[in-house]
Amino acid sequence: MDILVIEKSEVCRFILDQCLTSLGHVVHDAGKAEAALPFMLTHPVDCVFMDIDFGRERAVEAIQAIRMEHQGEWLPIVALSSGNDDEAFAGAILAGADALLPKPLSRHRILMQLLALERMTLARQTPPADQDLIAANRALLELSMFDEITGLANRRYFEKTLNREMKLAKRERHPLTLLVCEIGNLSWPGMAEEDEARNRQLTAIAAAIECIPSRPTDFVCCYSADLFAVILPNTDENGGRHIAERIQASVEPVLTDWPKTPLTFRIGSATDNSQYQTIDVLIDAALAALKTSE
Ligand SMILES: Nc1nc2c(ncn2[C@@H]2O[C@H](COP(=O)(O)OP(=O)(O)OP(=O)(O)O)[C@@H](O)[C@H]2O)c(=O)[nH]1
Repeated sequence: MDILVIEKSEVCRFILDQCLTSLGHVVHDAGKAEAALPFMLTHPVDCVFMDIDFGRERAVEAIQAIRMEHQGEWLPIVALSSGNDDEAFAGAILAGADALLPKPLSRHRILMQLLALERMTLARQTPPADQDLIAANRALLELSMFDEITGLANRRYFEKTLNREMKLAKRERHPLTLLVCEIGNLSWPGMAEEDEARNRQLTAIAAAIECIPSRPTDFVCCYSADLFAVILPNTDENGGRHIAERIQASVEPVLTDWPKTPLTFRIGSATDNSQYQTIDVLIDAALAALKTSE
């Protein structure tokens, strides 16, 4: 899809740009809200993401003007706002938006919101016979990026993200911290991979980890069956330790309800101050720290 993004914050624009282009969409930037409609007259787009916090009245006017001009057409508009309560949601929908993405923006939510919009857009455009194929392709794409059990990004998506963040950190001369979190005693011989209790436990631990890092560029993923990884861009060793301690405290209460040997949870950390050349050496350093952690 061709997607128009109107967003003042550079960080939010950067995240949107990454997420949208990673799914093969083309992102356009018209600058200000009032420039959206004139831009769309010369560059037709399939979807609009609009920041409604900055210059709220102008943003609402711009959405209304787009709705007037494209009356009766299918043109999804996603509002972006730091408000995430009922009032903010109602404000966005009444202004003419179809959905609200709260800030700080979560990559996961952006991708999921986009998949939903895309599904609706395709359903309106495509003859039924092709829709099965498209749905199958989308399902494959979702499977290729997210872990089926926890819904977190999977290892493939993690490696791509870490690669990009490491390059960015080197260019910007920022530290980057990687945490690897290991759950011990989660499986035992003969236990089925798809065991329901195990999956519930994993999902609860994933949620307890995910709720801690709160910067929009932080990234939590499922690295393997019993390992999670957390990428913390622009975070030094002390900051990484601070987050690791908070994750440990958040996960501890979730570990208690387990029928066999008590679960353990350990975190290893490595900080790249441009001394690591590839993601593999950084990951190895974090795994080595995990081995020596208590
Ligand atoms: N990547 C990342 N680092 C964090 C986060 N929260 C805290 N930190 C790190 O931990 C350090 C100390 O945390 P705090 O005492 O909570 O400081 P803070 O300045 O309120 O943290 P921020 O608001 O995230 O900058 C910060 O300087 C950061 O390096 C977070 O959500 N993500």
